[in-house]
This record gives sequence, structure tokens and C-alpha cells, in this order.
Amino acid sequence: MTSLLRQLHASGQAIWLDFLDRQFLAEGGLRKLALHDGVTGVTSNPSIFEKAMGHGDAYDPGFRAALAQGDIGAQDLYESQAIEDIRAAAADLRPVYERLNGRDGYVSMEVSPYISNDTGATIAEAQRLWHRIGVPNLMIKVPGNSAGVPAVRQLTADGVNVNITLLFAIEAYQAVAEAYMAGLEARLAKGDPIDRIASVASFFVSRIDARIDKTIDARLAAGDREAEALTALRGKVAIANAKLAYAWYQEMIESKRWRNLAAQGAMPQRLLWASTGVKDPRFPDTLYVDTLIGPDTINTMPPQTMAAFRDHGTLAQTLAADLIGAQNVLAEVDRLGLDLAEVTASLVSDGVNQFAQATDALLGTVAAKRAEIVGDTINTMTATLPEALRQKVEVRLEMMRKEAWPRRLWEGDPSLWTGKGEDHWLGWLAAGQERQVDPDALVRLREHAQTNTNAVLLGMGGSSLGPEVLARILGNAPSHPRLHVLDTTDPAQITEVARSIDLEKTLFIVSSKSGSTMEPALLRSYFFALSGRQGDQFIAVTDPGSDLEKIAMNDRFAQIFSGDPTIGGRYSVLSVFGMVPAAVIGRDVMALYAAASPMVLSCGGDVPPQENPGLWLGAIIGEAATAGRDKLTIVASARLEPLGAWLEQLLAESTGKNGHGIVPVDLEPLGDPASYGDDRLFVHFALTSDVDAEQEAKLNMLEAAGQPIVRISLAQPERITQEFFRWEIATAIAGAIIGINPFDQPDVEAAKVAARQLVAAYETAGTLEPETPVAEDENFAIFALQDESAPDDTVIAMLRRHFAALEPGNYAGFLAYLERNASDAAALAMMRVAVRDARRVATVAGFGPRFLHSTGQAYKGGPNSGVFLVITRDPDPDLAIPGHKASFGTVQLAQARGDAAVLAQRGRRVLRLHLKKSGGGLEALQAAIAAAL
Ligand SMILES: O=P(O)(O)OC[C@H]1O[C@](O)(CO)[C@@H](O)[C@@H]1O
Repeated sequence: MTSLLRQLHASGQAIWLDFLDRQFLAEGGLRKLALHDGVTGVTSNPSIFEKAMGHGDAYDPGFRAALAQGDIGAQDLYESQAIEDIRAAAADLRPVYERLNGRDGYVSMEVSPYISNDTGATIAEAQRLWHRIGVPNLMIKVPGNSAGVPAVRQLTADGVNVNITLLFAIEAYQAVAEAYMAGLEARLAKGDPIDRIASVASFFVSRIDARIDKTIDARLAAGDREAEALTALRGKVAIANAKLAYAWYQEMIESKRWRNLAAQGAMPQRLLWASTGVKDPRFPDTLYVDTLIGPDTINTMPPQTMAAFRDHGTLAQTLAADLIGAQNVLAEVDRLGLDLAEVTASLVSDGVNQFAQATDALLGTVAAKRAEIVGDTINTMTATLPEALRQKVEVRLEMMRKEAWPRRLWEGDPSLWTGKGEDHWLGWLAAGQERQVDPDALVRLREHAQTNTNAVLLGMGGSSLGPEVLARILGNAPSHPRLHVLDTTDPAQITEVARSIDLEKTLFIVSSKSGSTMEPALLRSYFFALSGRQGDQFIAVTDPGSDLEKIAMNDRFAQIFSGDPTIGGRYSVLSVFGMVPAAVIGRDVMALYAAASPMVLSCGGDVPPQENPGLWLGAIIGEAATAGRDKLTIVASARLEPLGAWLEQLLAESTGKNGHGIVPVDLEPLGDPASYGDDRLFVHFALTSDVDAEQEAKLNMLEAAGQPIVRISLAQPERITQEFFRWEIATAIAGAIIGINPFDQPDVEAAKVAARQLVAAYETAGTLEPETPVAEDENFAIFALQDESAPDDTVIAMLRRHFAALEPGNYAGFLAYLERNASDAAALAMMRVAVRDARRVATVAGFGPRFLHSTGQAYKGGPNSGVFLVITRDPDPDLAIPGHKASFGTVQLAQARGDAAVLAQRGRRVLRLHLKKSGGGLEALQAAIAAAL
């Protein structure tokens, strides 16, 4: 016997399937439905794909096959599989399409719900899918909201078959019918054919009842006086609404305008009943089929509804019947104040949101599958967090998902931060995708650099720290120069580098985005003179139009590499600022990008926060910071230790402002649980081949003691590039949580100005302004910045008072304007441990002026919890700067004094201690601090 469904089909209403699934297609499910039940079309939507792809492992072989062609992001991976299904379904229905001469046999695929409010993006995406899928019996689904209507017109004019979805109100349907006609007319005006353009208007049914009936039930429960009238409307409104839409359709096809189009071959835009699955168990499960049967319409049914109708549907031409009854129902709706207009309007936006949520879930699963499949190419990360913090992170991740943070970050939406131009600073996102460099130029540079034994990079902050990490972690390739990074004015350090290089076989890289930073300018003068003004031994990396660019041209530098002015220094390592020095030391820059790529894809705008390693980390560090765990303590296995200096700048300069932010703690030796308060977040970086059992054991103890620990593991050193990208994303996100602009550095300039003034005064007077110590002994002289000395103060008494000021949650800073070498670093580390263990506070250390262009921002602009000891000494021997009265030593001292003065002006607790020549230097200071604690 012919199935009821087939009879329905024969009655003039098309039956489409509102479902799609790979296994179902593979088993020939659709072909069977077409054959036995007369099914002539398929609709899909994000929820349908979420059900298909988001659960189980039916798509795993497909995911694997797609990724075997090359790594792609979650959205592309999803799309590759969805398109495969759509094409398979279209192939199954192709015979129907051919037999009916294009009148039916269509499969619909929906544009991303994320762009539903953007007409231009909707048009572009619909076009892209249309061409990519490339089959004639395809329909692209576009929402029928206000942004969708003009898209329908345009797409129709362009010859794309459109299925307009999420129609609830008759007026909305009328608008899309009008857009369809206008699109056809536009084609005619261009002389294009219109006889093969198909369109359907998907009018949603059951969702209206679900919403209205809920209101009715609430009113009934509240004892509404109109109980009887309200009850009579249950399950009636959606059908009445659909009937009236159909009545309008019938009028429309009789209109002169339509008859004109029909005369030229136009196919009517059929009404398609969608959302026909019955939600209320009190209604018959075939309700929205039985009542909506009429010619030239479509009913798209989920499999259960199809099965129900096949089993016990009622076949009669109901759609055009009892129109008066339908009008009465809507009049009653009006009279009873049920506000259908409000219901249908909110159903549109709810529908878009629902599809967006389904897409989030779907992309989350696809991203997780991708991570599993390409897993061993991605650095791993785990986090053990105290329960309260873990919960805050969860809540934040869900909020980020709802508010679409990944997409908004990649789209450059400044409202993620303070809304003050942050969108102009996001060039680093593209830089991570190798879009900022000229690969051929870097290959040539790599070859050219080989003639040198040494390279010296002159730059500060973002222009030096990334290159230093690359040079120290990756090292120079065989027969390529060794890179020295000079980011100082310390005479001894400069002399040491000058001594260790063969001048004639050294390539100098002058690196400065602004091209006007004082230290690289002075260092350039010094080495340019030293080289005998050999411009061909110099290259510049700088932003276009900078002073440095002009000087480099003037002095005939061998090459100038231009940066991207939309990338701030600390986010520049994956741009020319990191890649030029990488090429110089013989590294294959494209291989470095290839190593970064899996992380870049994992952190994409299409990866929901829960699966997005950058957003996840950003949520952890942002939430930790706002909960008082603002001392991000970096622990690294030996080979990765250099990363900390780069990370310090990124975190501190980005987040430490307006009294908020993260204070990075680098190179503080690990202690016992008792050494730490509850203001820490530990981050451990380890190279898998570089296991340090003692470090791991200490971390395990901290973890057992309830300290939060994030562990990041790299299988290969080249994958450090992944951490650059992950941390840039995480920092930007943490900045959004903290509520600051992560791309400016408002407090750095003050210290620079103060130092410049002191140097300028020196250039005229030939001496720095004199100052008087407030306490002094044979080793040290102390200069107080605040009025905090007592008349008979000793150095020890002042140091004692200084460290006694440290309260829980504070940190001690050692700001050393000294040569940065292993012994100074070790001495500072010992002092830090002594202070940490005595006062249970975090400690930081920086060499000046290097840290001024890095953590200095947070010390001045971040939380006022630092207690700083600025350490200076007279340089011996000093080093002259060509063309200047001031020596490097004078500049360094001026920088220290300027820095200390600005810290004091900002209300920071600060003491300056000058190491006297006669004293024992840092060893003596260590002893003094031990005595003072
Ligand atoms: O690359 P430039 O312009 O020389 O700047 C160096 C560093 O100085 C700073 O501007 C801070 O002074 C950093 O943000 C930057 O990375």
C-alpha cells in the first residue's frame, strides 16, 4: 500500500526531511525516503549538525582525512564535513531534481548564525558556500531578520537559491517574498534567466505555540478571568498564523507583479512549514502536519514526525480551510492581550541565539576532536586550581562563550577592553599567521648573515626580549652567527660584548619600533663609530617612517626591515622584530611559523573559550589576578628559562596599569609551601626532554598545599613560538577581564622623561645634580625618596624599616642598575629568597634600564603593592658615547635616579642604595639585608 506520506506528497505538498547525518546517508536512508515516501528535499541547520557531529565518533574518519591534508581550524574542519554531507544528500536527491526539472529536490545549508546581523557578511558567506558546494540543487539558508531581507534580494539577483529561515510573523514573510520578487526583477533587468532560481520561505510553527501556550498556562495558573477563552487558544495560534500566511501567498501569486514574473518562467517561493515537531505531549504528534496540508507548500519534518504521520497522520486539504476560524483565533489573541508581535519578534532573536549556541557547542566538539587528532603537534597545558578559582574560571569561560569573546577578539572589537582604540593594536594576530614577513627576504638575510661570526642586536623591551628568547632557546644554527643582545646602558656589559666580537665579522641589528628609543640610539652611535661607520654591517628593524629608518638610509645600512605599526613592541616577536634576528642566527623562519600554526589555529576566533587554549589561559590568569593571585610566578625547566624575560614584559606592561594588573615573578628560586602566601599563580614551562625532577617535586608539594599551578609542556624547543602566541592571546584576554587596555604603556614615559631631563642637564652642566645621602657607611649610601629617615638612621635601620613595610600580598622589588651577568643575577636571587622566606612575600628583580621598558610599567602603574630597592653603583671603567658629554655610566645613573623619583611620585615605597666602590658590592648588600630582616 502507498504510504500515507507518499499520499501526502501526491496531494501536492512536498515532504522534506529536517535532519541530516552521515551514517543515515551512508546507509541510504535518504534514498529510501525519496523512493518509498516521496521525500523531495532536506533541510539542515546548526542544531542538526551539532546533533550529528557533536556526539559520538561517526565523523572521526572524516575529521582525520581532512586533517591529513593539512591542519585547519575548527570552523573549516566542521565545514569540510558538513559540506561532504550536503553534497551527498544533494547527490541522493539529484534524480528528483532532474525529474522535476528543478522544481524540487533541494538540500539546504545555513550560513553561520554568528553573522546573522550583518547583511554584507551574510551575502559573502552565502556566495562562498554556494560556489564551494557547487551543486544546482542547493539552497543557502539565510535568516529572515532585518539584515537577512536585503541579502535575500541580492542573493536572488545573483542567482543563488535561498531558503529564508526563522520566519514567524506574516509581515516578515511578506518582506522576504517581496525581496525574492525584487531579486528576480533585478535579474531580468540584467537580462539573466529566472527559470532556475528556487526559493522557499521557512515559516516556523510549533515554537509559536510553545511560547504562547506557556503564557496561557501561567495566566490560567494565576486564575485569569478569561480562563475559558485562553484554554480554547492552546495549540491553535501557530496554525492560524500559518494559515493566514498561506492565504497571503495565494493572493500574492495572483498579483500582477507575480504573474509578470511567472510569465518569464519564475518559480514561486513556496512556503515551507518548519518547526513541525510537536513539543507539548498533550497534542497529537502529527498536529503540525495534519493541519497544514495544502498545495505548493512544503512540510519539513524531523524523522519522528515523519514516522508518526506515516503511521497515523490524517490526510485532508486543511490549510486553506476555515480561514474565518483562523482569523477569529488571531482576533482572540489580540483581545486577550497575548501580543503575538512581541512573541514572533523575540522568537527570531531567540532562534538566532539558539543556533549560535548550537554552533558554539558544535565547534567546541570539533575543536576538541581536532586537538585530539593533531594532539602531538600542540604544546599541552593542564591546570590545577583551588576550587573557588576553578569555579570562577568556569563561569568566566561560559560568559566569554555567551558574549562571543573569541570572535570579538579576532574581529578586533574594542568593546572587549576599554573601547579606546584597542582595535588599532591587533596586528599580532595576523603576524602569528606569518602574514607580516617577507619569507624570501628572510631567506636571503639568512644566507647573507652567514658571512659573520657574531651578531649584536641593539634594542629594548619588545625589540630585544623576543630575539633573546629565540637566540637562547634555539641557539644559532651551525655556521651562523651567534647573537648577543644589548638592551642596556651599563658600561661593563657593553664593553664585554664589544670585547667578545670580531668587529669585522659582526652584523649589527638595530631594532626599535618607534626608532627613537634612547638606549638603542646611543648603542648604535657607539657601535657605528666602533665599526668605522661601516653601514653595510648594520641592518635596521623599525616601523615605517621612524627616525631610525631615516638614519639607516642615511648611513647606508645593508637592509631595513619594516614593522607593522599595528603591533606593539611586546606583541612583536612573531613579526619581523623576532623573525629577522631568527633568520640571522640561521633559523628557518617558515619552520618556526609552521611550529606555531597548530596553536594559532587552536586559539582561533572559531574555537569556543572552553576549548581555546589562549582564552582558557587568559581566563585563569585574569580571574586569578582579580581574586588577589596577581603574582604570576614563572617556573621553567632549564632550557626554557629565558622565556620568562619575554613573558614578564608581555604581562606586566600589558596589564599593570590604573592600579591593577599582574606582577610577573621570574627567576625566583622555588621554595617550600611555607614560603608562599595566597597571592600566587604558578606557571611551569617544561621541555619534555628537559625534565627536572627536583623542580617537579617542589611543584607537586605546592600543588598539594593548594597553590594553583598551570603546567605547559613543549615537545620541541621550536614550539616556543606556540607559547608566544598563546600568551599574547591570554594576555589580551586577561586584560579584558582586569578591565584595562592591554596595548598601551601609560606609565613608562614618565621615567624616560625624568632620565632625559637629568641627561640633558648633564650635557649642559657637565655633572648630574648633586644629592645627599640620608644614611651612609663604608659600603653603601642610601638616598631616600620620601621623607622617611630619622636623623640618626643607619643603613641597616633604613633597610630594616624598608623590608618591614612588606605586608601580606606585597612584593619586594630589587631594581639593579648594574651589569647583567651571572654573578649579579645569582646574588640578587639570594637576596630575593632571604626576603621571601622572612616576609612570605613575592620578590621581583630587574636589571636597569632593561626592566624600564618591561616590568617597569607595572611597578609604577600596577597595584601599589611593591616595595622597591633601587641599586646603583659608580661604573668602573665608564664608557664614553661618541658625540655626547654624558657617558653610558652617567646615563645609567640618570635612569636609575629618574626611575626612583617617578616611583616615589607615584606613591610607591622606594629606597635607593648606592654601592660604594670601597664596599664589597652585592655580597655586602646580601649580608646587610640578612642583618636587616
Ligand atoms: O621598539 P622601541 O620603540 O624601541 O621600544 C622598545 C620598548 O620600549 C617600550 O616602549 C617601553 O618603553 C616598550 O613598550 C617597547 O617594547
